[in-house]
Amino acid sequence: MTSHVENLPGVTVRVPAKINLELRVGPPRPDGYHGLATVFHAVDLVDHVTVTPAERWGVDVEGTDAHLVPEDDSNLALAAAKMLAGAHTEKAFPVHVHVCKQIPVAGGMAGGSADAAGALVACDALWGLGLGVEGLHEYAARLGSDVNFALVGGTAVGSGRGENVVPALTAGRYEWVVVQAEGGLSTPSVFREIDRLREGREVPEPRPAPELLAALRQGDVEGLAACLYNDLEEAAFSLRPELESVRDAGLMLGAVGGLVSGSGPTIVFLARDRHSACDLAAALVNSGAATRVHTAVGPVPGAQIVESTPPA
Ligand SMILES: C[C@](O)(CO)[C@H](O)COP(=O)(O)OP(=O)(O)OC[C@H]1O[C@@H](n2ccc(N)nc2=O)[C@H](O)[C@@H]1O
Ligand SMILES: Nc1ncnc2c1ncn2[C@@H]1O[C@H](COP(=O)(O)OP(=O)(O)OP(=O)(O)O)[C@@H](O)[C@H]1O
Repeated sequence: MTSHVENLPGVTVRVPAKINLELRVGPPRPDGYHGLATVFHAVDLVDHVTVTPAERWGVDVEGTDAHLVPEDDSNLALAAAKMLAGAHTEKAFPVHVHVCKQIPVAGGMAGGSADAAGALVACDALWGLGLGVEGLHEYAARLGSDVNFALVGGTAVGSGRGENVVPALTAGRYEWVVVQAEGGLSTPSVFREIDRLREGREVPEPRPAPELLAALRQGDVEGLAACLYNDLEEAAFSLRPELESVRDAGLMLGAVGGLVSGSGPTIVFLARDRHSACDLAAALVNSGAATRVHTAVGPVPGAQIVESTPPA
């Protein structure tokens, strides 16, 4: 490495988890994916991704469930950095990627996708590529179906296999309680299970419900609660039957709405306000229905640079 590069400061990006407020899944496509109509919503459960100039490519992960995340080329943050470098060989140089994880791993909250988006934004800045979010979308789509949304954040309508995202107008902030399950669920296995459960059923092309977007525009918590919907919930409950009683417990304990997040097994509850969210989180733990519980607020922005780390 040249001394010029060695002296560059590292770049840290904060990137949020997502909830699918609505997730409608179409029939399987010839490419193995499913067409989706979804409303993504970014919440303030976040990972931090730092990229630093290095002699060799590498990645390490810290956080509660760090041991569940690979520290090799299969790490989505490192894969994202290498993909971007491959397309910009004249400016890119090796980096070490450090991921500080708060987002549940394999929880249906797009943690790996968030880290990939974080690495794209951080490397774009470190290497001076000047691509910005618009220029990074093509790389995001190649990395995974949820990566594009992690770049934009907020609340957005997703289509295609999830990679086409259009921001949605919303009013107000929404208070969530996030219940983390023990162990994860693999996203492909949940899609396979929904196909199995639907055998013999007519599956329409997915379309978003206008009522949900209207509730978001009006800041109508109860209206939003009534529209929360996830086609993959049935599959997640089929693979992990104990999840249904967690969802039912939260609704009994005062949540205005609740559903499985994406492919699960995380369950999210919508609360009336901040106080109700804290009360619900405590009640879920006290009742024994849940052990790992977070409160979260949305919408929040997508991947954002938060600091430049001076070289050691
Ligand atoms: C469940 C969601 O989180 C909802 O936002 C996403 O659809 C999943 O997004 P993701 O984890 O980024 O998924 P990808 O890495 O793109 O795909 C993993 C696997 O999930 C299945 N998959 C994913 C997205 C999609 N629209 N249809 C699918 O069938 C495919 O088997 C695919 O091979
Ligand atoms: N940076 C990363 N963070 C988390 N998991 C990663 C990462 N890189 C690779 N993985 C692998 O990806 C798998 C899925 O992890 P992830 O946390 O993204 O799941 P998820 O939240 O269910 O994804 P989605 O909601 O997008 O379907 C993990 O089991 C892990 O082995």
